[in-house]
Amino acid sequence: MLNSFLDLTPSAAAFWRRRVYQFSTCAAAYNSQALRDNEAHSEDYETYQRRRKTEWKRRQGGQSFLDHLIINVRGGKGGNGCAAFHREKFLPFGPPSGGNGGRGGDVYILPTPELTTLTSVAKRVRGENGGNGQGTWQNGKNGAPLVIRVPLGTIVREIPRGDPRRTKDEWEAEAEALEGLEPAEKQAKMRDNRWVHYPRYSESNVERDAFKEAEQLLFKQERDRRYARRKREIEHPIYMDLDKEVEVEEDPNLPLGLPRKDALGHLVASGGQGGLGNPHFLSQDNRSPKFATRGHEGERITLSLELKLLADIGLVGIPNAGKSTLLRALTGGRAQTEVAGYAFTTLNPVIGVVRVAADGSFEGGLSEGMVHEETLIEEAQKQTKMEEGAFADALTRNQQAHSDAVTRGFGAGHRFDIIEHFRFTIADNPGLISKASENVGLGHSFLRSMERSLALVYVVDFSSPAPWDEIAILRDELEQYLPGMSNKARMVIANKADLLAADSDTASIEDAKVKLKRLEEYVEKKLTVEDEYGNQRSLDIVPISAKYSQNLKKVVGLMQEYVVEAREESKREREHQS
Ligand SMILES: Nc1nc2c(ncn2[C@@H]2O[C@H](COP(=O)(O)OP(=O)(O)OP(=O)(O)O)[C@@H](O)[C@H]2O)c(=O)[nH]1
Ligand SMILES: [Mg+2]
Repeated sequence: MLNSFLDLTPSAAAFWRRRVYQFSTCAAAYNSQALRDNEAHSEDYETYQRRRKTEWKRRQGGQSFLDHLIINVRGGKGGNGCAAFHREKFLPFGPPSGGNGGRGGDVYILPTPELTTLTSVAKRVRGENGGNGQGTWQNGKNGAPLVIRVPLGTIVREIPRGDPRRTKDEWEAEAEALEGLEPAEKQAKMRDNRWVHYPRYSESNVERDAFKEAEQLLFKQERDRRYARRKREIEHPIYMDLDKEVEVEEDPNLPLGLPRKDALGHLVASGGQGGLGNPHFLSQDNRSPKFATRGHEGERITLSLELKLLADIGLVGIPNAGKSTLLRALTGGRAQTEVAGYAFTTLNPVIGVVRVAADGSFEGGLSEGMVHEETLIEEAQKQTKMEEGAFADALTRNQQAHSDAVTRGFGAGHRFDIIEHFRFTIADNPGLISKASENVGLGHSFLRSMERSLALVYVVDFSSPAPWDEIAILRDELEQYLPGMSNKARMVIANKADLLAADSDTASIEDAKVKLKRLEEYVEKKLTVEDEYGNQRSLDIVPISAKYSQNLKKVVGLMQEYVVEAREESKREREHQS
């Protein structure tokens, strides 16, 4: 029956096909348990989803990982003043009673540690408008302040005049709207934008001296405001490096029951002032003013937001080299980055923290014999463990800390906190392939987040036939992105060393040694880089196995050296400048 219906109209058929598809995908999501039981089906479904996700990401050109954004901010418009007269029994000519308009809402920017990307920041932000004034002296409501929440570490800059990305301010917008009109028409429109008249008095008002004077004054004030604004833009353009949280100081002596004050952050665009009601224009010469002013437009500015994603060390490698596995091994599995055996598993940079003790041991290396498997396998293992009830009598975090205190002598607290001596951050990145600069693969826009890293580390798959070719590709792509960027590289990590000489006979061990030698020779010959002072520097080579956490202590030691060196360098530079 459905088929005959589908044959009727092609668009209806498409609709139904879509519905049926949607239904089946929903059902698939709901029945994930059933799918897991049906191994083959689940495989297909997962692969299908991953493929869709990677393709979508590719079309985005790496843009969905937001670290740079331009936003238009507009303070709220002030409410209009009101032209009204008081009415009361036995009082035939009541006094003017129009209320003032409310102020437009201000717009603030607030750094918060709860966010990590700029994805949630709207591109156009409008403050709330003020309410209009009303009769019997009722003033309009003020617009509520609006807070733009950005992650800590965001740099906010005002885009200056002349930049094509800047949007027009309120005066320029008005001028544009009135372009091409006759002068008289223009004047009438501008008046309309600024004045409210008592009904049927709009024409006679403009003839009156009192109105003309008031209008002159209004234009003068507006010119002053405009001048002050331009001056501010030139002398103090907005530039904020938001890497500290804004704290609200509360008076401890405040009466109980007052609502808690939330931090507003930094003011970026103030709302427009409310218009004045007609009582404001009452004077000896003008006993019954029949006009009021409209609210001012809010400030309009264009801001560029840039997120400083600063990882000390960036991992660079082709897909499947094991970058994500390495990050998990270094952080003891705390960095939740996905690991799987297909290209482009990682779609966005992920940052992890490596914590090192004074003796060079690091948090990830504490539990020996840990195997970092692919995410899917690990999840399945965890699931079976849970179903078997293995976690039923697992220690709680406090009990764990206590038992650590007894067995290792760490003392109470988090397991590693007491002995932590040094920490640095490390970024796992999407895979880089040849022609990434032509937007092949995931492109290379994610390299932006590594421009300011202190050091880069190449990760290559040592079990592949020619790991040296991988390094050449990576270096070329880095240079394509930013000439000179490959000079930041300090180390080559030859991962998956466990796959070589796996059968541990002498011949295969010999082969592995020869291969390592060849890699070393290649790096020595081709990859010597030049540092800022023109010194030639060769890269360190470390064979490791990220999956089985082999030889990672050496990696961490070397990384720590690079970071210490670079931090001291930048400290010296800062002192030199000041
Ligand atoms: N035998 C072995 N396999 C490893 C090792 N490191 C990673 N793998 C495997 O290599 C595959 C890819 O690992 P990932 O960590 O996802 O690789 P990646 O470089 O992050 O890949 P993309 O995110 O796609 O760029 C997975 O199947 C891992 O289990 C290792 O040291 N030894
Ligand atoms: Mg990865």
